[in-house]
Parts: sequence; structure tokens; C-alpha cells
Amino acid sequence: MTNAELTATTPASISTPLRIPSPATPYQGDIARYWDGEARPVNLRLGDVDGLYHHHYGIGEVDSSALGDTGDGASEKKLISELHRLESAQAEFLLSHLGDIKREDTLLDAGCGRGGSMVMAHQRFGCNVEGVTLSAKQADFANGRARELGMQDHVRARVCNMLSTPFETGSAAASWNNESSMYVDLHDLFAEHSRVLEVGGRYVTITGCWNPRYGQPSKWVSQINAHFECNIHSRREYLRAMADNRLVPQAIIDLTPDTLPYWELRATSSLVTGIEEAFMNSYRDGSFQYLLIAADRV
Ligand SMILES: C[S@@+](CC[C@H](N)C(=O)[O-])C[C@H]1O[C@@H](n2cnc3c(N)ncnc32)[C@H](O)[C@@H]1O
Ligand SMILES: CC(C)=CCC/C(C)=C/COP(=O)(O)OP(=O)(O)O
Ligand SMILES: [Mg+2]
Repeated sequence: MTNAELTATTPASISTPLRIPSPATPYQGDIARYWDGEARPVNLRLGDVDGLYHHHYGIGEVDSSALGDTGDGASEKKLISELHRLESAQAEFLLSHLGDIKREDTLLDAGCGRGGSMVMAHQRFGCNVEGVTLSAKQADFANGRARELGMQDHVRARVCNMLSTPFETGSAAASWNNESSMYVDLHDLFAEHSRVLEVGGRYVTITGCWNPRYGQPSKWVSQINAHFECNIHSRREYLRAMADNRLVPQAIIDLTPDTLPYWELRATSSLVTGIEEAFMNSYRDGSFQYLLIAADRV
């Protein structure tokens, strides 16, 4: 039985696949293990603020009036809420580029993590949202949250490779990758989005990519790759792979200046993970960019 058959036969009411499909490659097995074992306070404590659990970064100005004085427990709590607000603002920004989504539409979240963006998409559009992740722990978590929110008939995560999904050709009105495209070959990824999207459908990604104007990936970019076991692509690769797969960019937005305040604030918190300097240095030296690309499936 293929991965697709395994997951496609899972009834909507059952959150965990009957049998977890084997990873397509040893690398995917590594990534599944990585996310199964992930429990960083910087993600769980931010998610606990309002029950939206994200594995992406934030954008927008820091509201210094919301932070209070530094140094005590109350201030730390405010700082965590502020970081979380910026991460949710990032997801809202992505969703605002999906176009005119109807209640009856289906969206695909490729690399859905713990499902924060899926919940937000359903709340915003009232539509169905299908998510895929390599991690059974993440899929269980996302489905558990959907159940707690009474959204289980509309929001569902599966353990599935985003390069080979069980979704029908042309079945999705829109699809996205929120900081999940650096784990896959972009030609394979965009071929699958292009297949699943209806003609006229919208694809959106928010991603970190290395800047061809810098020359090659900087040492900071290499450090980020090693930290997350990912493989950051260049901006040029994104545009080339989209062009090769009938995805025509409508908006390319450089979010680098908008994400720096998030990193500067995060670097002052007790929840630092050690990767903050690499992000700030690479954004500042121009070797790395935080981009949104919205493209139409033609
Ligand atoms: C950094 S997290 C982003 C999670 C989510 N998009 C968010 O914004 O919170 C990366 C996600 O990509 C998923 N991923 C990586 N490679 C994948 C693949 N080949 N198929 C499905 N999911 C994959 C991981 O399992 C993880 O959930
Ligand atoms: C922009 C780039 C290059 C992203 C790489 C993918 C990634 C690991 C995103 C954040 O996940 P997370 O929220 O689990 O990370 P952290 O624990 O650092 O908050
Ligand atoms: Mg995080």
C-alpha cells in the first residue's frame, strides 16, 4: 500500500492514521524524528498564550507599551505574549494573500506543524483545511486542538509527505508552505502544489532564503541549516521552480525588515535557543531574506 492509500483511507473522525506511513527517504525519517521530539519552551509557552501553536517566526513592530518593565515574572509573561502576537501576525499576513476563499473551499497546509495556521485559516474563512506533516506527534497535537475547538470536521492533519499527497488533482482553492519548504526539493514541491491546486488557485509561501546577490550561502545560513537539519534554498531557486510548475508570482514581499524586531525582542527573552544571532546577523549582512511569495496556478 502506498503512503497516499494509507492516509486517504483514514476516516475524518479518526485523528491518527491507522498505520504511520514509512518515510520516503532516510532524510525524511530524520525530520520526522526531529519534530516528534521537539518541545522547545519558545514554542510551547508561546502557544499556551491562546492555544495557537506555531513553528514559524514573527513580523511587525514590537508594541513596547505592552511589555512593561523588564526583570520580573510578569514582564517575561508579557514578552512571551508579544512574541506570540508577532508570530500570529505572520500567519495572518500569509492568510491574507490566499485570495477570496469560500466556506466550501479546501485549503492545503504543506508542513502544518502543530496546526496553528490551520486553525486560523478555518476561523478566518470557515473552510476546510487539510494539513500534512512528517511528524505523528505534530499531527496528533493538531488534531487534538481541532477537536478541542470543535473544528474536527473541517481541520485535519495527516502524517504524509508533502511531495506526494493523497489529495485529488485540482481539489484545493489555495495552498501554502509556512517555513516548511526548506526541507524539500522545490521542483518536486511545486509540481505537487501545481497538481493539487485548481487552475486559478493561489499558492503562498513565507520562507527564509539565501540571497543570490550575496554569492553563496553565508556561514550564518549554514548555521541555521545545521541547527534545524534543513536546506535553505536561494531566492532564485524559488522563482525558477515556480516558473517551471505553472506558478506565476503575483507578489514578492521582502519581510526582512519586518521580522528583525521579532528577533531583537526574542534575543532578550529567557526562551532563547541559541539561533537568534545567526538570524539577526544574516538578515543584517544581506545574505538571508525573509520572503513572502504569492503565486497563481495558471
Ligand atoms: C518549521 S515547521 C513549520 C510548521 C508550520 N508550517 C507552522 O508555520 O507552524 C516545518 C514543518 O514541515 C514539516 N515537513 C518537513 N518536510 C516535510 C515533508 N516532506 N512532508 C510533510 N511535512 C514536512 C515538518 O514535519 C514540520 O511540521
Ligand atoms: C526561516 C527558516 C530558515 C526556518 C526554518 C524552519 C523552522 C525550523 C522554523 C521555525 O520552527 P520553530 O518555531 O520550531 O523554531 P524555534 O524553536 O527556533 O522557534
Ligand atoms: Mg518557534
